[in-house]
Amino acid sequence: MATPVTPAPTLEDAIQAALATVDDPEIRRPITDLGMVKGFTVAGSTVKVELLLTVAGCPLRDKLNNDITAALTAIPGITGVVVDFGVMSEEQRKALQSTLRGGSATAEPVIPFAQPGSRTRVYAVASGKGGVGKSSVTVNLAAALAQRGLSVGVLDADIYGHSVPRMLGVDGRPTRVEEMIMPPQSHGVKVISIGMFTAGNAAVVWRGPMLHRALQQFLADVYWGDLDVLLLDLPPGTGDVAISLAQLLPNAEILVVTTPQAAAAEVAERAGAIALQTHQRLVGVVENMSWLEMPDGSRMEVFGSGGGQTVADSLTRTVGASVPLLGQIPLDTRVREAGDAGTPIVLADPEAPAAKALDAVADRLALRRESLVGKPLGLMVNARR
Ligand SMILES: Nc1ncnc2c1ncn2[C@@H]1O[C@H](COP(=O)(O)OP(=O)(O)OP(=O)(O)O)[C@@H](O)[C@H]1O
Repeated sequence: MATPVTPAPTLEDAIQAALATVDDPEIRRPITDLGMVKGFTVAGSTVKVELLLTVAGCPLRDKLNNDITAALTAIPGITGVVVDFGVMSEEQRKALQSTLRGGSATAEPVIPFAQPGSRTRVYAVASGKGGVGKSSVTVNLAAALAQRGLSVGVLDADIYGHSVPRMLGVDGRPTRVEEMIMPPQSHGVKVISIGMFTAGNAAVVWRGPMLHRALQQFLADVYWGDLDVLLLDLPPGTGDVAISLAQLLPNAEILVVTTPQAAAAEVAERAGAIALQTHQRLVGVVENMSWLEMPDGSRMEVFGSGGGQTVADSLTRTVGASVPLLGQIPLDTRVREAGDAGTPIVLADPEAPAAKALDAVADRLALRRESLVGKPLGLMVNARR
């Protein structure tokens, strides 16, 4: 029987393979899978690529041009690349949307994290009152988890102060492909904020059913991709948003942020009551602004002490399951400065004690995830030995 001969790869194959290594910067999937490469021609040592952008005036045009040029000039014999940009037709955009939604043209947007078998861990970061550092904790945990190689998204649902984009250095607006919203990304974290869709401070608008609908859209219409972790920055208190989220994402776990102050007990009660009512798990408590380290190394407990532990103990009693104190974050002006500059302290100044404390909380969350999701795999590997 004759042995089948594998034809030698042609230059066209090499070009196709090189184009497949280029990801769309927003969607983060190969341009060849997304129907963006209309075609290419080769003349001598120059390749001309016809590329279809999802929207006209795509801000990432230059990045695509550079990435395509770099990928193609790595092929021996190719020295010149011309990218000819066009724009997808409505039909092509619809086809792309259906590809992103899993291949069904008629698929209605669903919340991927609420589907059975979803591997995304959802943490809703809550606090009883404003200004305790809920957003700062959220962005630092997000950046620290992304740094550990996890795929991370943050949904800023704080209708009163959407500070997450600023703290993560995101200033772009999300682009749309038909009804899908592409989240901007910074420090490896995908970010969507309710503030990206309102002019000025429109907290009043985001109430009741409208808020519920908006959250549903952010969860279903945003192309999050395969996330390992989704962090939600909730508004302070236990209002409409917490209830809505519990309905939309029943598997979300609540992470409580508090300061060491005595009023913390009240926070615990409220968060506990919500968790009981919605049957959501409480993943733990983070105490922020725990102390200020003095030049002589002593600790000044600006807001008192013990609040985090009190909240954790009280929640443990309320829900009848262990709710640990996951960490204590000291007061440090660098936390604020790093947030104001758009690079969370865990990245900007990883050796600072506050950064180390935040990193340790991220480690506990990351480990927890592996221990839950990774276990069956470990058992299989052992069984084979
Ligand atoms: N450990 C810390 N050390 C120093 N400053 C901090 C610390 N944590 C937070 N801050 C600062 O305190 C202020 C309030 O923090 P942040 O915005 O994170 O709180 P929040 O609970 O999300 O508030 P709100 O719910 O009102 O938006 C910010 O200026 C932030 O930079």
